[in-house]
Amino acid sequence: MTKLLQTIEPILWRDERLHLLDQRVLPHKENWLEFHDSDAVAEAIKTMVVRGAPAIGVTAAYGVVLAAREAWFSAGENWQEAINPPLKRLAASRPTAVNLSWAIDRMKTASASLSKYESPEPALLTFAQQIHQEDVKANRTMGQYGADLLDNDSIVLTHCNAGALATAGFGTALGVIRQGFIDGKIEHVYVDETRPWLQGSRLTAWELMQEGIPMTLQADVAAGALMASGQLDWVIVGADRIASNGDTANKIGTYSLAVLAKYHGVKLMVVAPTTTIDWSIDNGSQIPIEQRTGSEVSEIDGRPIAPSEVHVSNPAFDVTPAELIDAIVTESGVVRSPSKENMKQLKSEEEK
Ligand SMILES: CSC[C@H]1O[C@H](OP(=O)(O)O)[C@H](O)[C@@H]1O
Repeated sequence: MTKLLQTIEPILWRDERLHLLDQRVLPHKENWLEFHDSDAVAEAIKTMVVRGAPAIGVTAAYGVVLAAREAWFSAGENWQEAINPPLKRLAASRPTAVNLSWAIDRMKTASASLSKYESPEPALLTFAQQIHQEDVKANRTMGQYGADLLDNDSIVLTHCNAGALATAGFGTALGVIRQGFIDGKIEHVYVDETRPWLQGSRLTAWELMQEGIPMTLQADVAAGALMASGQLDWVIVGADRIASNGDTANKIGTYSLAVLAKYHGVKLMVVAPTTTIDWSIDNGSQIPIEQRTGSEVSEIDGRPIAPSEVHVSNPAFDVTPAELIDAIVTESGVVRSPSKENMKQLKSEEEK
């Protein structure tokens, strides 16, 4: 009997305000935070209360709704000018995930079509809820497309958290793993802890254990030996920004996994909605890589583990060249051996 998998929804709009599940304190605390203003939402994205490219985009869309409420209250019929500074602050909250700017741009376009003589909030809330629902729908579609690529009894590795917590629900890479499990194709999942922020040990392990999906947590540095053992079939990951040639930015450590996978004959699947594709850039060298505070590396739970004053490098993402990727799975279809040419099949009419 296939177990009906429940899924977590980390973003809720209720009682005219935004509610976010605080991912900084999972898995040992399930704490929801309420947001009444757009600057607090920008800070929540920056401090990773909410994280994951699609989740950041959906959250920003609701941040625009709150910014519109503030602009109408403070500027009345001049709300379309007054809304711009808070939107800039929202857009600046994190640089790599293109879903953030995509969602804000889509909400700005919607704003431009609204009357300046009435509150934009109701109409913009409808647009934000549409973006929210579209994300979950896309994840379920991708989940099936990706699961269809798996053989029976697949053993897979995932890095970071590309689950329900990184989206509006169901997940991207974990959506494929969830659907693969429903379809009886997943024998076992290995989960990288994903230092330094530990999305794997704190978030992915929590999601998979909640749903009884068989998994083993490991240190990031164990991935090479696991691949050398010959038992791994796929590495399945999410993405934060994909260039038009298929080069993919994802959590730091993904590039290392890609090189190891190529050497050991393990296939690499990137799972991301088309809102993660940045058609404006030719290749991965143009993707901005977020540099986060050194204390995320030199401390654990605020306790120093390295010598004080140590110099730290803490890039949050790296770029995997398209030639190391076997398949990019989106809600618009699957691109095998991605390249500039075959990525074009994913372009929508307006992007052509
Ligand atoms: C489904 S996108 C998830 C993506 O986002 C993560 O980064 P962060 O936790 O810093 O927002 C990581 O790159 C995941 O693959």
